[in-house]
Formats: sequence, structure tokens, C-alpha cells
Amino acid sequence: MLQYILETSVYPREPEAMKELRQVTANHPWWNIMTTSADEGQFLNMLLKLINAKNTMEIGVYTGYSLLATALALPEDGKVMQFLIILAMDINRENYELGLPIIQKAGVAHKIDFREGPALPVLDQMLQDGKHNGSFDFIFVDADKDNYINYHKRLIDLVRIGGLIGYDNTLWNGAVVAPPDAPLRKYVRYYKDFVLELNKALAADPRIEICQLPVGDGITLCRRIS
Ligand SMILES: C[S@@+](CC[C@H](N)C(=O)[O-])C[C@H]1O[C@@H](n2cnc3c(N)ncnc32)[C@H](O)[C@@H]1O
Repeated sequence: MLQYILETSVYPREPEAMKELRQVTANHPWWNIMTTSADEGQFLNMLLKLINAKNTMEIGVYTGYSLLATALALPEDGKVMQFLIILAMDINRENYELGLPIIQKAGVAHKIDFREGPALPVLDQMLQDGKHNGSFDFIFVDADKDNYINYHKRLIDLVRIGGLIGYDNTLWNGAVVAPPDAPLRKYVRYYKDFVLELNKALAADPRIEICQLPVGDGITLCRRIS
């Protein structure tokens, strides 16, 4: 079914730059476990346009596919305070630089403020400054699953009321419904409980409305309501 969706509506309408970046990623050794899928990229691109997002954040860039999908969707006039419109964080700059020439060629690199390093200290600094509370329209989290709960504790104060946080991989390769003795890859098994814990915490959080979508590996959208 996914192949049908990809072939009928995703691949034919995928912007050339996103296609090109997907090719770069496909040659990277982490591709299989790391990359955001084409249907997710297209979904993010449309979602951002629908909510008229201007000020966004991404945690977990890798080679930049979801970042490019975001940058292509955002308007030119999104600068808020000292940030450009996408604050993008990753512990690895090398991978970001693999995709960067394509992002530059697409004419959207100026929308990105890339910070190399772990995201949590940057979030803590922003919260301490107090200037960015409630300022983000959209935040996409696609990084270390064992920190998602820690991200959520901070992001809830940084996203604006009515804004969205999207957590990626909340179906975790289907492992969220796998029996305890299921033969899972080591990587999948290691993070499974963290994803389950996150899903439970989001479902019980009264500060958000949530919607879990089977797009890509599962995205949970959280709309801040208080
Ligand atoms: C699944 S990949 C991101 C995929 C990307 N969104 C895309 O479109 O292809 C996860 C990324 O999170 C990064 N990462 C892991 N731990 C991190 C941390 N503590 N802070 C920021 N980034 C982190 C990894 O280096 C990796 O590039």
C-alpha cells in the first residue's frame, strides 16, 4: 500500500531538490535507520503551509531531508528575534553538510540556523533566557529517542499555544505492538521502551491535544492548548 501511495502521489510531486537530497541520503551508510521518508517529507511540507508556520525548530537533521521539506514550505518573512526561521540542531555537522549544497541550490539555506551539538543544552539556554517561550509555531523532533521525554518537558514551554510539536518514529518500526519475545534488531529493541513511555506520557498530557498518524514511521502531532 505504501508503495502505491509513494508511486501515485508522493514521488511524482516531490520537489526536485528533495528527490536529489534523498539520493544523497540513500548512499549514506546510516540511510536505512536514519532517514525521514518521502511521504513524511511531503506531509511536513504541506502541514507547515497549512498552519502558516514561520518560526520552527528541528531536532535531528541528519542529511537534511525533513529540514529541506520545512525550508521549502516556509515564507521569506519569518525572522523572529535573533533566529532565522528554522533553528536546526544535530550532534553531527558532517552529515548536514552532505545535503547542504542541495539546500543551497534550492535557495533556502538562508532560512536555516544550524547548531552542531546536543539539543538539550540549547533548549535549556533558551528557557533560561526566557526570550523564546511560546515563540515556535512548529517543532519537529527526530533525534535520540531516549531523550524525547526530556525534549517534551522543555518544548512545551517553547512552542506557542496553538502551535505544534511533531514527534517522529512513534510507531517505531511497528515494535510498539511487538510481543516481548519478537525478534527485533538490537537498535529497535533498545529504544522500544522509550518510545512506549513517550506515547503513554503524550496521551496523558492535559496541556496538549494529540493525533498519531501512520505516516512514515509514525508521527505524533501535539497541539499545545495551555
Ligand atoms: C533519524 S536522524 C534524523 C533524520 C532527519 N530528520 C531526516 O530528515 O533524514 C536522527 C539524527 O539525530 C541526531 N541526534 C542524535 N542525538 C542527538 C542529540 N542529542 N541532539 C541533536 N541531534 C541528535 C543524529 O546525529 C541524527 O542525525
